[in-house]
Amino acid sequence: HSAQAPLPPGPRLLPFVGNAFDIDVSKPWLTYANWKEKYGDLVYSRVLGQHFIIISSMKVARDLLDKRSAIYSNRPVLRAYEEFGISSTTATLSYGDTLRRHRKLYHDVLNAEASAGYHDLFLRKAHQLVVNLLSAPEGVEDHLEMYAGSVVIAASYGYEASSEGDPLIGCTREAVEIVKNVMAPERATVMMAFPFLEYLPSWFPGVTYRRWAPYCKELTRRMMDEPFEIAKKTTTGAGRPSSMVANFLRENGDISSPEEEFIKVVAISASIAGTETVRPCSRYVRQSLIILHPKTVSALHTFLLAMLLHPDVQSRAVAEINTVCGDNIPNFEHKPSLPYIEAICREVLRWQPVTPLGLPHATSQDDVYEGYFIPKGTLIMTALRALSRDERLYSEAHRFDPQRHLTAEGKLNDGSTFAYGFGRRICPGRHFADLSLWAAVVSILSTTRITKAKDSEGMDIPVIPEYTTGLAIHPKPFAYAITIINSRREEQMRVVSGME
Ligand code: HEM
Repeated sequence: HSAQAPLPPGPRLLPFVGNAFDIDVSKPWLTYANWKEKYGDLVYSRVLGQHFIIISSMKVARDLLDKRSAIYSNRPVLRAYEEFGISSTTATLSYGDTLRRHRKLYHDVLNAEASAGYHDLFLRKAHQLVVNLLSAPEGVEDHLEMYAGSVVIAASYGYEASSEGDPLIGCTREAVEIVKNVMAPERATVMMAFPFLEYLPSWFPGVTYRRWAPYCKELTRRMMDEPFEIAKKTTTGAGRPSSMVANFLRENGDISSPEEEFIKVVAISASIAGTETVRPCSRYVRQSLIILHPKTVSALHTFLLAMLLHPDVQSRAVAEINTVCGDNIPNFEHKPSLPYIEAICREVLRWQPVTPLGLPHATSQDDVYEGYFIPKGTLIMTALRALSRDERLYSEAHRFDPQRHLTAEGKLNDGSTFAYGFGRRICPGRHFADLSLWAAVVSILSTTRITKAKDSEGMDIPVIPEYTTGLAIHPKPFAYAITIINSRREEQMRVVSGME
């Protein structure tokens, strides 16, 4: 029957190239927003013979990605994944047994209950984060990355990373020096982040990124082997912490090399998907590894930006914390009594979706939806950015307003989120990410105030939110100031985090 059904509406296709020249390569979500206006919530586009569908509403996303997940859970197979040595990481795997095994391992250490086992770790690292921000505010990205990186490394490998001497950190530091000389990062990011570029001919700007592929492949190898070897040593014996690697080794005993390879890939997938692991790595390696991105880091950076722009939100949050916690440092037992803090976390993820177009899905068979034909092998982009600005879901959607997640009684509403994607590919780190976000947010708010920085004349330096581009985006650096608002808590944090 599919032969009779038309393709979904979309922009006019040129012969051969299709819509290759219609797309704003640096910010494709702007092009897609435009198409949504003209053609609706389900748009068809084509680039060099590859079918694309862009989903721009929660309803269509749920109908297809959730309800028909048996068809919509594949990933595109891109030759760049292979060239860069990342075709077997979780986020790039096709749907099938291997992916299911990966996701099972994630589930064991990152599900809601297991994530709760990291409460102490989250808080300890969050307190370190506060201390670091206060002592070197200009190093904000490093501090956020250290925070997000160390909690994920602990969950995957069971050891605590330190900024000195960690193998992930070491190998990526070294890489930076070489890599930054051979490639233009902006282009490479764009190239790798937006799969449609894959289909463009080699004369198209940006293709130079390929030169760098073999080195990247070698680097991924090292990133897989080195932390694993540490984990193997530190996870034997009694009292070893639960981690993805430890659980796997415990269950499988002496493992053969294919098995070892398997767990290495899963563990590194978590580290690179969950954080940017470490800064140097982030800058350059992530630009070629499509999945390497600072999702938690980006969310926390957006949080700081939102606080700077909304002193009223900060004041209300502090008042809530003081009422519930007195002079104590907030901990997870306080969480149910701090709905406004959680509303802030939700609003951060809604206001500036970390992945404006999610990660691309692909169909594994032909389908028909609302009378439209969706061919097998179609690449599905979910315009999370469009969902975040959808007035049908959020009134005054461009405004940062945590209140929208609360009921009239001040309780959290059951609003669903799109930030973690959909269906069988939904982010397996979402519980873990939510909790790590919460710990950092509550620790920062309870102890410090984020304000605009002053210029030499004592005037506020204005801040206009600006974001990078790519698969996952983050705020461009902005001037800010951070001051202590509760020195009792600040002192306790120094003690607790061992940074006295
Ligand atoms: C604020 C933080 C985070 C955000 C906003 C986020 C968001 C996302 C999104 C949108 C996807 C794509 C889902 C889809 O295809 O429909 C994804 C996939 C993924 N995320 Fe996250 N994530 C975050 C943190 C994490 C963390 C902490 C981890 C690991 C510890 C993680 C591991 C992964 C993995 C492995 C995938 C690929 C799953 C698959 O392809 O089946 N993420 N994430």
